[in-house]
This record gives sequence, structure tokens and C-alpha cells, in this order.
Amino acid sequence: MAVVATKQYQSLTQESAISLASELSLFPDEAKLTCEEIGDGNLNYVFLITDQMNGSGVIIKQALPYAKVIGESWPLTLKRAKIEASALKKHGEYAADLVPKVYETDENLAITVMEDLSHLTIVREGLIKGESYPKLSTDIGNYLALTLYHTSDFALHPFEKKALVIEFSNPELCKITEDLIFTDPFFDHETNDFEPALQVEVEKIWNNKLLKLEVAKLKRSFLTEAEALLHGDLHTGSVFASEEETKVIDPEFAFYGPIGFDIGLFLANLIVQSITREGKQRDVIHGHIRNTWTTFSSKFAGFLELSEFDSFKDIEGYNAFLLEKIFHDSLGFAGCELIRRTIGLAHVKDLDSIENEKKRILLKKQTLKTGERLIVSRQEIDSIDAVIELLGEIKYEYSIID
Ligand SMILES: Nc1ncnc2c1ncn2[C@@H]1O[C@H](COP(=O)(O)OP(=O)(O)O)[C@@H](O)[C@H]1O
Ligand SMILES: CSC[C@H]1O[C@H](OP(=O)(O)O)[C@H](O)[C@@H]1O
Repeated sequence: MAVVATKQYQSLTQESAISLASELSLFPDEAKLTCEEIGDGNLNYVFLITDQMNGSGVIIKQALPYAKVIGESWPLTLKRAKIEASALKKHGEYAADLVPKVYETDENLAITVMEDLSHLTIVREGLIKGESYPKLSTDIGNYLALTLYHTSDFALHPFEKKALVIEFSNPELCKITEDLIFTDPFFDHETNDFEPALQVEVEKIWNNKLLKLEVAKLKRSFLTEAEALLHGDLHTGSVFASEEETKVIDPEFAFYGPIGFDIGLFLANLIVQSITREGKQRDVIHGHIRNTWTTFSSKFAGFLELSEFDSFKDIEGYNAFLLEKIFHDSLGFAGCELIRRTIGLAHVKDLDSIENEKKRILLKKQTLKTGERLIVSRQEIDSIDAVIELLGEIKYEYSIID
């Protein structure tokens, strides 16, 4: 719904965000509103408007006509705001408790007005501090099964599914992923960003023909397999949580793509945490890795058995084939995410905030190696326990850092 249809796009300030909140009657007349821009992501403004009378708040997220982290030299479509709001609503139809409520949207202003989740913590930040989120992997496993199944050909009439593929066509944001995850890190490209101490490892990646062949296959899958409406950027910075709640935010990269992509990105960001931890601290992350996959796969398998639109659902072996394909795809996509978060344009705080240089470089090398192994060996890795075993092999080298 266009709430202020006559408005031309202008980027909001803290003052104009408050005026907009009043204009949209988001608060009672007597409210005393304050505003803070809290966006720490790469692309958008996020304004938190709070009523000082009772502490209640709303979020106004606004897309800029360029990528915030780069500046005006990287123009970017404002349509991403509509995609994000529509994806939140579509995923909310199936996983209402796991996404923020959307109150208003306005395409001209490229804004989404949504539920304030400030009582929760961004999972990446919390995990770095050692906080634990007991429900995280069950909730994300369920979110993945619910959103990916219910937007797929298994659950939708073919006409409805293809209409959604059109609605969620998101070429500019997909191009970012195609470049930053599936291409640039594997070539000597100007967007790459890594410490000189990684030069030898990076050049090995650039010269690894077998690795590049497998990345090419994964990129092709991303480009061509319109399996389900993906979140499109499901890293631990896109998840808010507490001990009781989990909410997935920021689906502006949503589009119809391969199911394993969302799973792989989430697993990769857990794997980064595993790599940065020692001893027993790793077990909780390994538990989340295992439980994300087992929750997703058991729920998704159950849904497949009930599919209204899959004529082959009772053919022996077919559902097992689907789950195996999703698993191997997920591992490959996880590998690409691990490599791009280490040497590509957009890094992760889990690794970059490690102050001890020797340790940081060693862990980045481990991350690159793990990414490479997941990509190249994904078809041979036959269970989530085998992934955890592979992570366990890192322990020995890790113990020689200090
Ligand atoms: N609904 C929300 N409630 C509270 N804070 C939010 C909400 N959405 C985003 N934020 C804050 O803004 C930050 C950036 O949001 P995000 O959607 O990830 O932006 P970007 O698209 O720029 O990556 C988040 O890390 C979080 O701190
Ligand atoms: C210049 S976009 C880089 C990177 O940023 C996005 O993440 P987020 O919006 O969560 O900060 C996405 O991962 C892109 O690949």
C-alpha cells in the first residue's frame, strides 16, 4: 500500500523520519518521538523511532539509490525496498512468528515500516560475544522448511508459482551475489579485499581449476534453478534472537533460486563461528549446524510426502534424491560464502575483529581451506555429521596458534 503516494523519493533524515512517523499515524498524538539511525548493514538506512512516553518503537527502513557501503559510485535500484517488504510478507504467510511484522510500505519513498526488534540481538554480534541462543537452529530449520517448501512447485499451482517468480525478479541484487559470491573471489578482481599475508592462499584459489569448475557449476545453479522464494542473504547478521525468540530480517536479495542457497549461507556463517572458537565452545555451534540441517530436512521431507502438486511424490527414491541434492548444493554454497567472506568485498566481523594478527590470518586460512573442501568434495560428504567431522579436523592446527 502506498501510504504517502504523492511523495517523491528523498532520503530521510532523523527529523524527516519523525515527521513521516507522525504523518503515518504510527504513534498516538501525545507521543514524544525520538529517532536514531541504527543501520549497520552495507546497503540501507534503518531509523528507529521511539515514543519516549512508553518506550514503544517502530523501524523505518529506507533504501538509498546506491549501496551505502560504497557510495554514489555504486547505483542500486530502489525497487529492493518493495522486494524486501513483499518477501517479509510472503514468508510471513508461512512463518509468521519468525519474521518482523510489516506495518506500512511506500514504493516512492522506498521505505518499509516494520516491527521494532530492538529487544533482540543480532545473532552474529551475540555469537561473537559468546551468547547462546538455544532455539536458534530449530527456528531457522523450521523457517527454511516453511518458506522454501511453501513457495516451491511442490506446494503451489504452477501458475501461482510462476507469477511469484516474476514478482520476485530481482536482477540487480542477484547480480551483486553473482559477482561477490560466485565470481570475484575466484579471480584477481578489484572488489577483492584481503591481507597481504593471504596472498599465497588467494593465488592458489585463483589457480585452482578444479575448484573453479565446481564454483562455475554452483553459479550456474544460482542463475538458473528457480526452486523457491529465497531470503537470498541469510547470514547471521540477518537474524535477530534471544533465548526465547528468533526473527529473520533483511530479505532484500529475495528471488526464486536454488533451495540450498539459503541453507548454505546460514551454515557457512555458523561454520565461521566454529572456526573462531576453541574446545567445548565449538560444540554449541556444531549442535546448531547439525540441528539446522536435521530440522530443515525432516520437516521438508514431511511436507514433500503431502505435496498436492508433485505427481511423483510416491515414487521410491525421489524424495531422498531431492533432499540429497539440496544437501550437496547447500555445502557448495556454504563453501562459496566462506571464501567470499574472507577475501571478497564484504567481510564478517567474526574474523575481521580478531586483533591478534597471527591468529586472524591462521583462522582466515582455515576458513578458505574449509570453503574449498566443501565446494570440491560436496558430493562425497554424505551427512551433516561428516561436515562436523571435517570441522573437527581444524582443531589440531588451531591449537598451535598461541
Ligand atoms: N526490525 C528491526 N528492529 C530493530 N532493529 C533493526 C530492525 N531491522 C534492522 N535493524 C537494525 O539495523 C541493522 C541493519 O539492518 P539490515 O536490514 O540488515 O540492513 P541492510 O539491508 O543495510 O543490511 C540491523 O543489524 C539491526 O541492528
Ligand atoms: C555491496 S553489498 C555487499 C553485501 O552486503 C549485503 O549484506 P547486508 O545487506 O546484510 O549488509 C550482501 O551480503 C552483499 O553481498
